[in-house]
Amino acid sequence: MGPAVRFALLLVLLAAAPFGLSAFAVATLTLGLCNGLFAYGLDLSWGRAGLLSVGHASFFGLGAYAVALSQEHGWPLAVLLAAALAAAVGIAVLVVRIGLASRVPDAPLILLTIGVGLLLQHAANSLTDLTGGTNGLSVSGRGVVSAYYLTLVVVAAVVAVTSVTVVRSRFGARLIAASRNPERAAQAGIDPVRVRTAAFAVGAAVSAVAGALYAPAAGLVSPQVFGLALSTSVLVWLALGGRESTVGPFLGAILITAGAQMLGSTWQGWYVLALAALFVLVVQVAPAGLAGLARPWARGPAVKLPPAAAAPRHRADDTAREGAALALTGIRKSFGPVDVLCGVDLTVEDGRTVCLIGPNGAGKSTLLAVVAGQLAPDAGEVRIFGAEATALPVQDRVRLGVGRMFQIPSVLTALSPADNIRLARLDAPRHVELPAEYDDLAGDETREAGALPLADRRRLELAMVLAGAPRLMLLDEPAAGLGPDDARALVHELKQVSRRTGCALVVVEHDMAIVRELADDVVVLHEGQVIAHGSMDEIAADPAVRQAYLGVS
Ligand SMILES: Nc1ncnc2c1ncn2[C@@H]1O[C@H](COP(=O)(O)OP(=O)(O)OP(=O)(O)O)[C@@H](O)[C@H]1O
Repeated sequence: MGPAVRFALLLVLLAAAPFGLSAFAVATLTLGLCNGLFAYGLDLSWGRAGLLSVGHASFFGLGAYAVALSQEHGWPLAVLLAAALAAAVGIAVLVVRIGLASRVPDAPLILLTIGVGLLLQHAANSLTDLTGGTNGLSVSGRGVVSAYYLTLVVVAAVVAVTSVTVVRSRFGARLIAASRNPERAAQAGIDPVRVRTAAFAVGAAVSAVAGALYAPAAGLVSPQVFGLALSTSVLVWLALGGRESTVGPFLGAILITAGAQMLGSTWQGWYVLALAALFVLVVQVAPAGLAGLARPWARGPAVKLPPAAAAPRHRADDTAREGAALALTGIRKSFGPVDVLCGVDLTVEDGRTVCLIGPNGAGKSTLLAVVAGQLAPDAGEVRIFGAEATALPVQDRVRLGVGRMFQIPSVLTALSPADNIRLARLDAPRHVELPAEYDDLAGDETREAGALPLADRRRLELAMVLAGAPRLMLLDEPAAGLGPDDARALVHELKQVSRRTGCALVVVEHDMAIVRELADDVVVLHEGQVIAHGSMDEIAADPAVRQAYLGVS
């Protein structure tokens, strides 16, 4: 059963509920739906954008208080709702931007989201004249129980269908890449921070809408709506129902809300205990939640790109520039007191293959990261095909024609090789037909790329870079970890790439046989400076190189 059919079935069941259920059961379902929408908002943030929020009740509470304040003070509901949505989106953008500025965003995100919730709860507690303090504000006016319930079903369906449409678009494909491998996403020309921030912000807005719908259903809005207890509850609902699913968040929230309403008063503390045990069980036995239980029988990888990814809309080609493929002037980079790059000047002409060699710790990988945009230099200038690129982010350099292979192949491990290649084409300047030797990967829809042997993952990464139509490729020890046959095949393919595409290559390499085979020019880096630049024979005869690199004079 496809997700659309499952969702439609659930909708029909929900819409039919008032005809067969008691008023109490319908009221319970109403609360369950509000909670489901709340969990759906969290899913956009945690599930889809991969950004854990432990304070999502902040957004829910903003929506709930908008309705409560409007009723209490007679202020226009539309204005308060718009303000609540704007606040939710503003806070979400701020929190994610700060979180994603860190190399490991989880801890800052957890702390920030908790902090915002506590702050809002404190405000709701203290601004007594406005909010009624700890007692909160009562909310009335939901009218006939079943009519309000049906309104909720319609709102939940509209929100879910809209989000599903977005998730199944090219944006959805970019989001899958940005949340699973931001590094490779950027290399495919995607701005991972922007894409993830957008999804998180929409998730916050959906949660605020859920809060606004909850207020009349609950009849009371107190500072607890901002609380940590609610923020952790919604995590449990979502984990139980299943992330990255349309039905999962609603399923988890409705089941637990109904359970709490029906069993909570008789089981009391035992209900919470049973819930905790169920949560542990689900995490252990079915980490993809109830909705994920159906997935093991589905063919192929659990994560698939939406069909829209098969029809890329090619961006304007920014790569037709003048000048050398790469021109570095006076590049300096220090890590604390350690000067790693001490004024590197280097020019790579279009179509040339330059091998960057040097002893361990010479700064080769750091230089490559500075060229790719992963590290900002402390001083100096980076020009790519004549364009000033020193301050450009990774994805903008990709748009100038840069393609990057990493020391450990960076692919989207949860996706099939075919989807990996589709993703690489999504924001490419034009369609690049890959040579026939990549047909096995381009047609492989069944395996996960993470299960491929190293040599195939390396080939897949190369295929992805080539699909992006690069004009300057950066490779960090491309043969590392490969056996002699695979290494030979890779070197052969790189020479073909250079000949076929006219692409310039900058290759960091330790293996001198490979350097001799590949390089038009060799550049020797030592203690953060270029000490020699020439053909392999010139370099081998250079006394400074022999002294610095080989330790002989
Ligand atoms: N993020 C970082 N923080 C602190 N020091 C770093 C960082 N990255 C690199 N370094 C240091 O910078 C120096 C140069 O490292 P880099 O990886 O660029 O050298 P390399 O020439 O590529 O070496 P290798 O051939 O061993 O890979 C090393 O001393 C390394 O420890």
